[in-house]
Amino acid sequence: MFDSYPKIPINEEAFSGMTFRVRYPKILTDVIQSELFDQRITQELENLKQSLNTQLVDRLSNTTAAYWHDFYVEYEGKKLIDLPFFDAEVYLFALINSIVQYDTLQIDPYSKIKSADLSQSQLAFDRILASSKDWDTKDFILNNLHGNKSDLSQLVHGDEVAIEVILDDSQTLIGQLPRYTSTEIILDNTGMELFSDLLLVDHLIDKYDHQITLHIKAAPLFVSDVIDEDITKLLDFLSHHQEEFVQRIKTYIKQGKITIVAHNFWNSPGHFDTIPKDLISKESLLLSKGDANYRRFFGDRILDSATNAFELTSYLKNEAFAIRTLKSDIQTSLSTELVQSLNSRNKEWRNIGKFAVIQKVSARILKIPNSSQKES
Ligand SMILES: O=P(O)(O)OC[C@@]1(O)O[C@H](CO)[C@@H](O)[C@@H]1O
Repeated sequence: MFDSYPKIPINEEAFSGMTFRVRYPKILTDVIQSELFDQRITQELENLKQSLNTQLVDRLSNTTAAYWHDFYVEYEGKKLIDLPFFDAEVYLFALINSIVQYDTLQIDPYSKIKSADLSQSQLAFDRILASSKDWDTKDFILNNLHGNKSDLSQLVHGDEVAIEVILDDSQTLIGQLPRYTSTEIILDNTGMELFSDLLLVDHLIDKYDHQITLHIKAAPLFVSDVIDEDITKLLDFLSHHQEEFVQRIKTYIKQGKITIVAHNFWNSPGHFDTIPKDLISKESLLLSKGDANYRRFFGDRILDSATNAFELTSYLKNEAFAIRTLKSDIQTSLSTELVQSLNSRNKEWRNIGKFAVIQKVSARILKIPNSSQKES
């Protein structure tokens, strides 16, 4: 397990420090400029932006008790920036939701940012859907990985970055697909990434007849993480040009071939080791999208990038793969030679969104009763 490693702190000199100094004030400015809220809420957002360095952790009424209990025991009354990085980030987004009264007003503070991004992606959606007619499974997975560049909390837009895959277990993943009847995907961002998820889902149903579960956030998080209304908005947006595809996805949802599950756990500081028991079926292949979900496999700890992921994820019940562009300080299972070479190319390689992995993150393999295949 990862418990013996220290949690990644907010460090002035590191990506975490830059995030609280630069990225979060910018995100708050963007929300304020969206003009979605009345003067009082806008002023509170402005106050938060000015006081990120002194903000204290208070109990918020919109944080689900069960998943936040340990967090408050440890951090209530402390300064936000003295918390471990992941805890501080998730709390900050919960605090923003509390300020904008998300639970009652149901206005996504990032909705305008998301809509603007959607409008810019129309041509790319058309081009990708047209070329996907000739794709095999590997192409769908690679396109899915590319979709993860499009994270609206970053300073640089994904379109401006060419990614390089540094760990590629896609053949293992493809080899396992026929053994399963269901895949569960922990979704990440809306827009281009969600589009790439739906393309992959369509393929998994068409070629492997999988039952699909899509796990999404119950409330806005990390700016562009998928919430329920994003799926409807994307399908509505696509329906003008991509009617056939949209109809197919809607039919799968109606028939229960695709199930969408929004859960408060994903809005909490919980990691995969504390996931609610019945949220993911043990029989499913698990696909985890994106950077923040990757951090959750390893408790967002300080790790040597050559540490074997399997040693840290023995608690997982599922065979799991992460499809992720690197946007924060954590990475596992690389060779020491590769780590050295990446260090010599760019000291910031872990968080610039240029490098990417399709990584098997748990040693488990599906147990098929009465099967002659060897199990681990
Ligand atoms: O999960 P995603 O969308 O790929 O990335 C999430 C992210 O933008 O938000 C976090 C905030 O600092 C970082 O883990 C990462 O950079």
